[in-house]
Order: sequence, then C-alpha cells, then structure tokens
Amino acid sequence: MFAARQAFNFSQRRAFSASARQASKVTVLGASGGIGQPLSLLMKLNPRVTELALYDIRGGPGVAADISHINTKSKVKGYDPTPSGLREALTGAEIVLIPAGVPRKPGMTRDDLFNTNASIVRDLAKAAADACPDANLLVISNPVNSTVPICAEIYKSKGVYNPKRLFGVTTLDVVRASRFVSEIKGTDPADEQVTVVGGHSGVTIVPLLSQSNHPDIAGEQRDELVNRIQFGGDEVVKAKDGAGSATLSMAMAGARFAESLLKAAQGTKGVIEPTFVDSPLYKDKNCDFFASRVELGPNGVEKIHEIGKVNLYEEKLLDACVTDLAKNIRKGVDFVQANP
Ligand SMILES: NC(=O)C1=CN([C@@H]2O[C@H](COP(=O)(O)OP(=O)(O)OC[C@H]3O[C@@H](n4cnc5c(N)ncnc54)[C@H](O)[C@@H]3O)[C@@H](O)[C@H]2O)C=CC1
Ligand SMILES: O=C([O-])CC(=O)C(=O)O
Repeated sequence: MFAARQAFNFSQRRAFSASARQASKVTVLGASGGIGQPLSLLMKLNPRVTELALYDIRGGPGVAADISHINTKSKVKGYDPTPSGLREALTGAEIVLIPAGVPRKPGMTRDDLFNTNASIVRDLAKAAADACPDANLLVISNPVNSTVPICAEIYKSKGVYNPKRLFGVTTLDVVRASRFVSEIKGTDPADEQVTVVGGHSGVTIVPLLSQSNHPDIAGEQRDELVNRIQFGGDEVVKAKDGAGSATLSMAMAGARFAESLLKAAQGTKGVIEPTFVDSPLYKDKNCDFFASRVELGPNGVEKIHEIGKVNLYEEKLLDACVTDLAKNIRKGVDFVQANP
C-alpha cells in the first residue's frame, strides 16, 4: 500500500516536473461565453498550462483579469477584439480552443446554427492559420460536423493544413454515455468507458454499447439509452428554456480533451480520446471526417483506431449516421468554396 502510494507520488511529481519544463500556451476564442468562462477557469487550474490567452468579441480582458487572480503559476492575458488582439492571442499557441458562436434555443437543431456560426468559425480559423498554423485546433462551436470541415478548407486554402492537428471536440458525447450507463447500472461512471463514434448531432452520434462493459443492455432499455446519448444536448437546451445549451459539462469535456493533448505532447503514451478528425474510416461513404477512438501524441493524431466489431443494431445506426454526416460535411466544404 505504502509502496503503491510512493509510486503514485513519484509518477505525479514526474508528470508535474515534465509539465513545468515545457511552455504550453493555450488560447480560448469565445472566452467570455457560457462555455468559454468555465473552460478558461479549468485551463487556469491545469498545471501543464503556462500561458492562457483569452479572446472574445466582448469581455475577454475582464474574464482574464478575474481568472488571473487564481494562484496557479500560469500567466493569463485578455485580448481586445481587434485583428491585432486576435493575432497576439494566437501567436505561440500550442492549443487553440474555439467555443465562439451562438448556442441553440429549444426547437432548433445544431444545423440551424450554421448560418451564424459558419462565418464566425471561418474567420477565426483564418486568423489561427496565419498566426499559429502548427497549433492544435479544437473546435467546439456547432455544428461541429460542418465547422471542422470549414476549418480544414481554410487551412488548405492557405497551404497549412495538417490533418493531425484539427479536432472536433466530441468528448461530451462519451462523458454523457458513461454517466448515463452508470445511472442505469448503478456503477461508478469512472469505470464506464463507452466508445461513441460518428459525428456530433442527433443520429450521427453512434454509441457502441456492444463494446462497453454492458453489452447485455438490450431491447427498449437500449433504445432509450442510445436515444438519450444521441439527444442528450436537447435535454439541456430544453431545461435551460431559451438560455442556451450545455456549458458546464462542455467546459469539463473540453478541458479533459485539452489535458489529454497536453499530456500526450509531453510524452505520455497510450492517451486515447474519441474525437472528430480527418479519418480514412468512412471516406468511401463521403465522410472525410469521422469520430472514433484516436491515440494522441506529440504530433496531434498518432493513430486512428478502427471501429472494431459492431452488432447488427449498431451497423444500422452507422448507416443512418453516414448518410447525415456526409451532408453536414459537404455543407461545410461548400460554404468555404462559396464564401472563401
Ligand atoms: N461540441 C460540443 O459538444 C458542444 C458545443 N457547443 C457549442 O459551443 C458554442 C458556444 O456555446 P456557448 O458558450 O453556450 O455560447 P455563448 O453565447 O454563451 O458564448 C459564445 C461566445 O462566443 C463569443 N463570440 C461570438 N463571435 C465571436 C468571434 N467572432 N470571436 C470570438 N468570440 C466570439 C460571444 O461573444 C460569446 O461570449 C455554440 O455553438 C454551442 O452550440 C455547446 C455545447 C457542446
Ligand atoms: O446541444 C447543443 O446544442 C450543444 C451540444 O452540442 C451538446 O450539448 O452536445
């Protein structure tokens, strides 16, 4: 027991000193928003982060002043909503998190956000491609199925596209899946890993329960659980009743994903997160991007895992997923071609 604790302390110290050696600037674009504020807070609490840059079209410096009083080592700076402010916020970043854009109201789909958020993400991607083309770009703004292809097109148009550095953040889907399964089974969610693949909206979200600890969940219970994972975002939108969508759980999910990337960049092996990336898995079905389990490393994407064995029920879910997802991806690509 004592030896185990010693080993734990040692590995923690090692992780800490490794992080202290490496400078890691994290930039949040949309830092004053419902997600941006708690996400920035969580990044300030992450000892791997040495510099935190907070940018928003309103309120960035205020959020930064507030967060900067927290007594962790990282430097925090807020930036004015000007082209030079944005450029400075991005310069030198290792990770850029984008939760900028409008959230849903009851009755809307994520795709209904496209008209507003597509141009917001396009313009931020342009700035990032110019200021920090080698940074990891983590896209949270919806519809993720389209905003990630938008970023890819922008980076391609500027000749700096690196598919290993672009991520759609789908972590909230796996966070929800593990929580919802644990509620049914009365287990600790920390012990429940549910792989969720596909995209990030409705039927494009495909949980693979057959690969979880509970392949026995079947019939009506399975249908209800799958539906809850696919439409978990709607639950929050409805409960917030016009005041937006998931923010706190999303901040936790975004911070978890950023921590995984930082950890992998600093040498930890075997860090795997499901995420929406440029992927070979369903290119033959016109889905150039697909979320699956991805091993992370110092270069971003290290290895994209296969989907693995699925049952007949999940095959049908995957069929429905790729039909919608291909359209969402196409919409993002077409948008940039029409509105470069
Ligand atoms: N990927 C995922 O799992 C999830 C994604 N989302 C998405 O995240 C986005 C943000 O949601 P919330 O934080 O709740 O919205 P919010 O409205 O509370 O915050 C958005 C922030 O973005 C800022 N902003 C707008 N245009 C900007 C620009 N050009 N540059 C910089 N900042 C800009 C706004 O000033 C605001 O502070 C939405 O699109 C939402 O659908 C939400 C939950 C989960
Ligand atoms: O539902 C929404 O609009 C926000 C979101 O992506 C989620 O909560 O998964």
